[in-house]
Amino acid sequence: MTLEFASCTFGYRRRREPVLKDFSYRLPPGLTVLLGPNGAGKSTLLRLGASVARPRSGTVRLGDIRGGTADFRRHVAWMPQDIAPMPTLTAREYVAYVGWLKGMSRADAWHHARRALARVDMVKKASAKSSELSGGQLRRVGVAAALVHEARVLLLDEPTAGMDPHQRRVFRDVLTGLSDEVRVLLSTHDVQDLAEEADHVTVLHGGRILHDGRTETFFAHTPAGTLQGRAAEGAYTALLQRHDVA
Ligand SMILES: Nc1ncnc2c1ncn2[C@@H]1O[C@H](COP(=O)(O)OP(=O)(O)OP(=O)(O)O)[C@@H](O)[C@H]1O
Repeated sequence: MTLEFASCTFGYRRRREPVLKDFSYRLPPGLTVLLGPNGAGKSTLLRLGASVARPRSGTVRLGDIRGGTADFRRHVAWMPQDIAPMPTLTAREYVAYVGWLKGMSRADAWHHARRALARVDMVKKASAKSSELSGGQLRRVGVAAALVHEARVLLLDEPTAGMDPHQRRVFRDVLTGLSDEVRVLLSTHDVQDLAEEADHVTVLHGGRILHDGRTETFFAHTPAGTLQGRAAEGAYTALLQRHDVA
């Protein structure tokens, strides 16, 4: 059962050119990294995928479950770019609160919150106030909140933005562990950092898919002579240049 967009058209204002036009996409298993220049439509795609925004035409579904329904929202979790702390709540309370909002009982939400924090390696910080966490820790709590209700699909909007290299490393490990159980679609500008960890790479530009395939096929675009450690950036730039974008 996967997240599927079928012929979706979406724009922010009715009379403006749509950001996504007749857009179809199927999220593959594992970790998919979503790349694309500023304004490509990555956040818009994730918002549609999470049913935070609804397409003007076309459908978003998770198997038989229609987008926009409570059932859909229970199974698809989304973490926006600008995750905000809830100052009075601890990390565990924050995660449990989200579980409760998603329809869990208080007892279940509290119990599952601990498990979700363990999955992102944040049990030690469970009692820390969410406003006292670093940006990277807060994002891991955000992922725990996304996982608390046992979602099948996780949509993460630039989760590593602003993280230091150590936090990024920890976060990458968390993600690769998770993607055996849930399908993850993650947008990022950290091409070099994340592409190597991915099972799949999708590149978006102007609301269109420029590349969509397994990570090996993405790396096949790396130009000969690219510096070691720069393969992903090389492949990404080559793809954009081929489509006259770079
Ligand atoms: N709330 C909004 N109202 C009007 N236009 C918007 C809104 N949000 C995004 N857009 C426009 O939609 C297009 C796609 O934006 P989107 O945020 O999806 O791109 P992105 O690929 O996530 O970009 P970035 O990498 O900069 O985050 C852009 O042209 C943007 O200006």
